[in-house]
Amino acid sequence: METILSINNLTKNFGNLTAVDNLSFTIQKGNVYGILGPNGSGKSTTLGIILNVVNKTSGNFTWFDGSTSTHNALKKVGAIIERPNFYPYMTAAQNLHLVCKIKGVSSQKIDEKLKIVGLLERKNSKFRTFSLGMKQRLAIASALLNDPEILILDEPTNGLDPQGIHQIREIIKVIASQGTTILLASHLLDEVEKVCNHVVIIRRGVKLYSGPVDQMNNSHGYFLLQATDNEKLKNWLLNHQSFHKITELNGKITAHLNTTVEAAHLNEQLYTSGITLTHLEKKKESLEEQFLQLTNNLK
Ligand SMILES: Nc1ncnc2c1ncn2[C@@H]1O[C@H](COP(=O)(O)OP(=O)(O)OP(=O)(O)O)[C@@H](O)[C@H]1O
Repeated sequence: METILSINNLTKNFGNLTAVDNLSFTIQKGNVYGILGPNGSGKSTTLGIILNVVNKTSGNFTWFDGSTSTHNALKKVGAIIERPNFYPYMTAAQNLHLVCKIKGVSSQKIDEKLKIVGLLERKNSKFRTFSLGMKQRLAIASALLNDPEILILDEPTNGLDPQGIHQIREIIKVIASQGTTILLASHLLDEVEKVCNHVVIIRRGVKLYSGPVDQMNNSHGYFLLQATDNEKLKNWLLNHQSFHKITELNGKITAHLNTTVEAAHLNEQLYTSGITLTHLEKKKESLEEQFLQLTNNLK
């Protein structure tokens, strides 16, 4: 597998605040990565460091195989980390011509890139007539002009209406299907679930999880229980290694699982131990509940 970016023990302090805390992860070619975390978790700072616009405090990162300087490597990177900003009185095409001149790339691909983002028909419209969604799509076209190996987007759907959000997500999927690696920062779990296949979850700069999106929900779930003798039931659960968190509310006991336990098996075990259940329900947290637990309660 080809490595696009390696981040190793990256740390960024702003005075006493550690915005990025010993962060490590790797980006492999052809995947769509999400950096997911609540506001202020260090996503933009991380992107700023790898794009050479924010200085790191310690740690390191290497682009591609590490043999080129960051300056040269960034010529193969397309990034949108700020609100799209073009000349308002110039058309979409004129703005992109200017970008080509500044970047020193051919302007032959302007139409092709405008087509990808659905703006070819509007190429001769002035930028100031564009909706926010169209402006964001033009920014994506602009970032694609040099055929980058990787496209980096910071909160690409922020401030857009549902239709605009859908369009951007579909465009990202099309770009990814054509072989471009994607790294996007988002505070939206559903965005990452819909668009990405890999995720790095961070909170206060610390990595909480990294891996495939479809393996994020690795919870074994929990039981909701009630017995004729709840005290006896609680004691039994506390002495059992399959459970790690036991709470009681309104006569119902919640017992979180460390491992897979079937309801019928638990019922049988409890019955053999002289505990008669009046309620037995097996549940699993949704991905959203797990994400909130991970980002709110843990450190
Ligand atoms: N230039 C700066 N000076 C001081 N503190 C900063 C600076 N830039 C970021 N921070 C702080 O670093 C932390 C991480 O901010 P960052 O913008 O990277 O988070 P984020 O996850 O991208 O959040 P958001 O989605 O709100 O942009 C925050 O507490 C923020 O206030």
